[in-house]
Order: sequence, then structure tokens, then C-alpha cells
Amino acid sequence: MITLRGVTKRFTGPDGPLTAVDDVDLHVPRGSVQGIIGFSGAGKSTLIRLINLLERPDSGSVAVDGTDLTTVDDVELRRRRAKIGMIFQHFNLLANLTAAQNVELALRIAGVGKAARAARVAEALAVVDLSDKAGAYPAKLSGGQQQRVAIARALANEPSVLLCDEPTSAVDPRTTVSVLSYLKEVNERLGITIVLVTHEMNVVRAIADDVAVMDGGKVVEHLRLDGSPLRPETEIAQFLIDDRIRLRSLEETHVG
Ligand SMILES: Nc1ncnc2c1ncn2[C@@H]1O[C@H](COP(=O)(O)OP(=O)(O)OP(=O)(O)O)[C@@H](O)[C@H]1O
Repeated sequence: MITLRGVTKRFTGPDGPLTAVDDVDLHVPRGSVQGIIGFSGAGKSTLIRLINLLERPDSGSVAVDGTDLTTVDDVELRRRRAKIGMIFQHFNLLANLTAAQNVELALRIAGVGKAARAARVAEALAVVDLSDKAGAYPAKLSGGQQQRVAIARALANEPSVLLCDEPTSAVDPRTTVSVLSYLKEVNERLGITIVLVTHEMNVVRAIADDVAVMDGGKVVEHLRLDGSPLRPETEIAQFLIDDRIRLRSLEETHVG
């Protein structure tokens, strides 16, 4: 469960101060998938990075699983962060490590003992159906496979929350479907709460329960994806749900 209250983040940009995230409230129930959508510069990446305190808010509170992360000391923050996985647009795998070693490194950093690591690596790679690629280096993997290794790396530490910052922006539409299907599986099978940032409505529509629409650092609207017709009120939401890129059904899962 994630609860942001009155969260604001300011930066100093080339043209002076700017408010990237402006007094945002957001509640993500445990086990749900929260989409965050908006145009470039809306504040989406900053908002998701505020959830694990990669960015520290100037004001407001950020509670994950009941603890306000802005109030804990560095040791506790590190412990809490280990339970918040993150995946990125460009996968961020280390090129000189195999898939298994990339996953293992995350466990080593989190202080997991050698004996437990091998089993956890094998389990995490199995979740994303990459057991047969454990010894492969990233350069030998497709974009979709690399993102699945990144998902496995995030899962290895048994997180309660998985933050996904544009996880499908660097892959083709077919691979997008595959990555989304694994994320959905992670959510449903492991009960992990997911926050997913994207600028494509079709990506969130495929898996999210609720979409926060951002504009100018604010959440301007929520769209519930409960099967009922969407009735966007703001112009920005109306524009964003105007599907320009159609994804094939998630039923065609586990490809790419
Ligand atoms: N570290 C930083 N220093 C200065 N300005 C920043 C920093 N990070 C973000 N910004 C600015 O904050 C605003 C919001 O950026 P953010 O990356 O959160 O938007 P976004 O919606 O994720 O955009 P995109 O889809 O392009 O990634 C932008 O104006 C951006 O230039």
C-alpha cells in the first residue's frame, strides 16, 4: 500500500525554479496496479521516484506499507527500499554480467547470504520464463528478454511494490504485450503492488486498475479501469485515451 499526501518536488531548471510534482495525493491499495499517464514533462518520472525516495520531497509524506519513508533514518530507508523494486525504460542491466549474475548482484547488495542467493536467482528467473537464459549476457538477449531479467532482478528481493518507469517504451508493440503480461502475472500471482508510468494509454489500460492523469506536476484526474466506459473529464485525459497505438490482446501472452 502506498499513500502520498501533499507531495511537492521542486527543481532548478535552466529557466529557473520549477515545480515538477505539485501537491500530489495518491493512494494505491495493496495488490493493485496504479497507472500514471501524462505527456512529457508532466512529472510522472519524478512522482514514481518520490515513492522510493530516489527523489526526496520538499514537502508532504510518502508512506509505503504504513511507514512514512521521509521520517526514517538512512539504515531503515535502505531496508525499506530493498522491498521496493524498480524497472526502467532502458533495463539498466550490467553488460559484463550474465542474466543470473545481474539478478544475484541485487541480492548481494541487499545483504542476502551466498547460500540463499542461488535459489532466489533461479526462482526469480523462472517467474519470467528465463531459466534457460541464466548464463546469457544482456547483448545476447532481446529487448523483451532484457526487461524480463530486469523484472527478475526486481523480484529477487521479494518486494511488496514494483515501480515501473516507462518499462515498454524501448521495445516493440509485440514485446510490450509480453512485458505487460509478465507484470500482470507478478501482480496477480505474487500480489505485488505495481505503479506503472507511461505515456501510452494502451499500456496502462492493459493492466491497471486506476490511472492517475498528470499535467503540470498535478494529478488532474483519475480514470477507473473497471470495465465500465471511460468518461474522461479533462481535455488532457480525453486526448490521452484517444488510442493511437493499438496493442493486441493480452491473451497473446508470453511472446518476444
Ligand atoms: N533532476 C532534475 N533537475 C531539474 N529539473 C528536473 C529534474 N528532473 C526532472 N526535472 C524537470 O521536472 C519536470 C518533470 O519531469 P519528469 O521527468 O518527472 O516528467 P515526465 O512526465 O516523466 O516526462 P517524460 O515522459 O519526458 O519522462 C520537467 O520539466 C523536467 O525537466
